[in-house]
Amino acid sequence: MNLKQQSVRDLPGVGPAKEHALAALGIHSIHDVLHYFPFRYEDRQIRPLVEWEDGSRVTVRAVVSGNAVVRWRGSKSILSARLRVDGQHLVLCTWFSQHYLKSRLTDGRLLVVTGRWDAKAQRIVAVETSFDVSEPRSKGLLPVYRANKELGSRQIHQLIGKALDLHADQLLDVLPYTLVQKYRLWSHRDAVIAMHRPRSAEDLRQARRRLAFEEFLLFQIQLHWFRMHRKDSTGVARHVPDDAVERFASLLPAPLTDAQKRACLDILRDLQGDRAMARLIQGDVGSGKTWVALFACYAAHLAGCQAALMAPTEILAEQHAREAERVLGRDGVFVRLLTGSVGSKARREILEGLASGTIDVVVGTHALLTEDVTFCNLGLIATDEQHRFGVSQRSALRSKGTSPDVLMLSATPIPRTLALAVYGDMDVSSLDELPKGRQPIQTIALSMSQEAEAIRLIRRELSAGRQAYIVTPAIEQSEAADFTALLDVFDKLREELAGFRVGLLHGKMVVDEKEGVMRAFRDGEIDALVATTVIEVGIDVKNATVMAIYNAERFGLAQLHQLRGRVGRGSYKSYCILLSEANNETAQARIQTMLDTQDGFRIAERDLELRGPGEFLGVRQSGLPQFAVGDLIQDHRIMSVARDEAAQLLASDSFWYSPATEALREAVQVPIDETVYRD
Ligand SMILES: Nc1ncnc2c1ncn2[C@@H]1O[C@H](COP(=O)(O)OP(=O)(O)OP(=O)(O)O)[C@@H](O)[C@H]1O
Repeated sequence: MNLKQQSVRDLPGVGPAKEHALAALGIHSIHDVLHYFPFRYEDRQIRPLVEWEDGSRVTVRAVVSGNAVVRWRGSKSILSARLRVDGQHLVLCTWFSQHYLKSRLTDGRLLVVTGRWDAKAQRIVAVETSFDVSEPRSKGLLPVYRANKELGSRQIHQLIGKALDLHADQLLDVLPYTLVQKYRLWSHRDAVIAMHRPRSAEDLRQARRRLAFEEFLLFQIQLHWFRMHRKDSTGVARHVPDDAVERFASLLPAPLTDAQKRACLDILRDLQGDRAMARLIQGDVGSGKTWVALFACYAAHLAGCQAALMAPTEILAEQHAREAERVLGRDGVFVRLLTGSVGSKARREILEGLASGTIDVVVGTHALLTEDVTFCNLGLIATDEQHRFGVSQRSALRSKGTSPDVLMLSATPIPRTLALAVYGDMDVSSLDELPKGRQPIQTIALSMSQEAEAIRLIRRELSAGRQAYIVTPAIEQSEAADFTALLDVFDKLREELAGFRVGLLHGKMVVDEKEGVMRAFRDGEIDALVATTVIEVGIDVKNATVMAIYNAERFGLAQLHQLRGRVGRGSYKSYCILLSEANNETAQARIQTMLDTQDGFRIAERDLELRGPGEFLGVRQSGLPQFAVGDLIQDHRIMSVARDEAAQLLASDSFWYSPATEALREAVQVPIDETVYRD
């Protein structure tokens, strides 16, 4: 049995409860366990104070100086003590909700503390404390995993350790040996082990290089296959009337932007041509990709075909379905929504409608992929946020039609310098223009001491009937302080915004709970939403006019831009408030970029400039399409190489039958069908 078929239950110590908790993280098989990579590493090297960077995580060996003091804020305690570091400097150390440590923090006591260094306050906010003086001087690199309430990062690490001990040798290599040799790559097995148990930064670099290459190669083979499929397949010339764009425009409440018009015309030509369409629409936040996708569905409908629009989450599917009904419904197009929450009776009806052809356009989530969904005449598939769907899922949907045309929507602009490496010569339409009538979002940078000003602005907007998002950094398992920070902000805003409905949203809530809160906000039942970055990419609430971001210095540029794009989506004037202790140059440069421009393409370029190769040990900051290991910006050279190799592989006959590429073919799930392999 291969590792993908082996359930997590086969690991020692995994019962139904753990199985459930793992499933919530998307881990089902032993293969998944082994490939659940840390999202960052903590550098637990003990360094002298002079090397500490403001805002970064440090590990120190120190001696307690004087007595520790506990203060209470409501039910929460704040414990502080002075520590002597490197035998000379005195710094302050704070522990949140750990008052029980007080009795151990006696004068002269030796301890090892890991925490966040605040240079201005000369203070460490402790995350982990150990009184074990035999502690090695260096703990090296500690992997940190995305965790949930039931399963912490450390437990995940232990479980992966067990899986590695028992199963690492079953990890197979999908890369042909020639490539491994040519690029001197590590084996898949060694790379996976090193990701979880890095012995050095160099180990990690090699592991990542290998895994990124593999990932990018699979992605590129799929893209190239996509193109070949389009070139070689007979494709159907659709009879879309020439005035389809005008007819579509007449259904809309506002004129199309020139960029939208161009994209629609590209699609029209693709559909009318006799090759199957494979087009990517990439657009800046709020540039109106949805209407372009709706045009594609409409054009398919005019040509007598059904169309499917697939979104990554239920809320986005609902949002698109509403818009589709509102716009296309005006011309009598019959739209239905199919998600996992649709009841069985309604579901049956929808399945019948799709099979018989009475439903023209279906909008949905993964639920569209299940086997019992069949179409009468599926001619077009549009997928939103392509990277959140696996390759095999996309082909599953494609197989439901005969040579269906395919449109992909990407929510994050790829810098021009990277687009070629990533998408090669795929057909791409870019939406680089915002709809008219939008007021520019006013971006305001404030220091934490000016928080009151931010709250005043939020209150003013809420009083005018608008809504606000308030975002704090994502909670990490080991960062009790982050969770405290989120709750502090929540408590504070509830107090300061008395009379308004303040909601809370974070990644540790279960999916249903999260969607419930998001819906309540969308429907105006919540005025101010305090949240971590789990706010949906793509959510469209026109009434929201304030995006306030706490600790903005801890967010990457692409992420800040995405978050800012959640406001200013209607005609109201909107604000983005960046609250920060901009403590190092890069953080300051990022915030300055946000003040300078609202152009996502420029921001992406700037991101590329600002991010040095050393960034890997920090939090992943890109909002670009995410791969498990590879990073589009940092690893763009690997992507270029992978693109060329993929093209060569697919061009050679032997790819399709050689035993050396069998594992690779299986991994990509490239179906060997005659339409592809003809010449
Ligand atoms: N040409 C237009 N004129 C006026 N409003 C438009 C136009 N095109 C789209 N809109 C509106 O702009 C808002 C944003 O559009 P949409 O949700 O498609 O953005 P998007 O490109 O998907 O951006 P994001 O990735 O940020 O979600 C929607 O409310 C939509 O109705």
